[in-house]
Amino acid sequence: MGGLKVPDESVIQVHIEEAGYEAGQPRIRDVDIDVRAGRLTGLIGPNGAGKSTTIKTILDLLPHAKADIKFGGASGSYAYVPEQPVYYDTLTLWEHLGLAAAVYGMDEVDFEREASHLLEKFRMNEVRDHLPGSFSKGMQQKMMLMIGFLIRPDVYIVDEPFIGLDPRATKDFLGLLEEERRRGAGVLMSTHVLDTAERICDDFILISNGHVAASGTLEAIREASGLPGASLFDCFDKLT
Ligand SMILES: Nc1ncnc2c1ncn2[C@@H]1O[C@H](COP(=O)(O)OP(=O)(O)OP(=O)(O)O)[C@@H](O)[C@H]1O
Repeated sequence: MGGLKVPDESVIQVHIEEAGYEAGQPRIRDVDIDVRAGRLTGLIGPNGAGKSTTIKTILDLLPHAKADIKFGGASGSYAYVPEQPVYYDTLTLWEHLGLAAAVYGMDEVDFEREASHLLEKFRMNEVRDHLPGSFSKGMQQKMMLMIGFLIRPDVYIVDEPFIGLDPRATKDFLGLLEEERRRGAGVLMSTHVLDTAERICDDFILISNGHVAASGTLEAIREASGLPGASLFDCFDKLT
């Protein structure tokens, strides 16, 4: 946990030939993703394009998938932060963090330090002993993010983090993500929030109708869309 990565090393390599929910009905085809250490790759696409299906395939949750997924990095560890909070009704925020630490075999001293740091960062100290059922949607989402950050994985897979977070929480989250990227962690993030994506992502994968419409840096996306100097939104509009 926490080791530095070699720059430009792949932390996750994905080749999806096809994947879907029922036999013979693939929802995505030919999706290739390569997230490098320290880089943030945005998975972008309209509703129903196949972003969640791609993430589920990476997490090996789909019954019908022909895919090759390789986790790299120092330990091959990853954190998945779902869009919809998932939690235990009877465990407090602090107990959720403790449970995650136990599952990942973190020692007590590291746990106390990291968990306290995260409570501070996300301004959740006051509710550390409260049950998440009493939290707002955004606070529940912060809890999911804290669990992800706690284990300091080689790669983060984050499903639409921006919708439930207020501007301050978004800033806190992006600050932590930046720290993690400097450590060498890679990030795959699905989002609809294109102006933020344009500002923070190094690479983009534009999914439309279950296919990759374009991928690469903003420059590469602009080239693919034939719109030099255009915003991600305009490229997205043209390509999808
Ligand atoms: N559980 C499911 N069973 C069957 N089909 C599904 C299921 N979930 C999604 N699909 C189908 O797969 C396709 C891709 O959906 P997916 O959820 O991956 O899109 P998305 O890009 O994540 O969209 P959104 O931005 O709305 O979350 C859609 O045609 C959708 O109807």
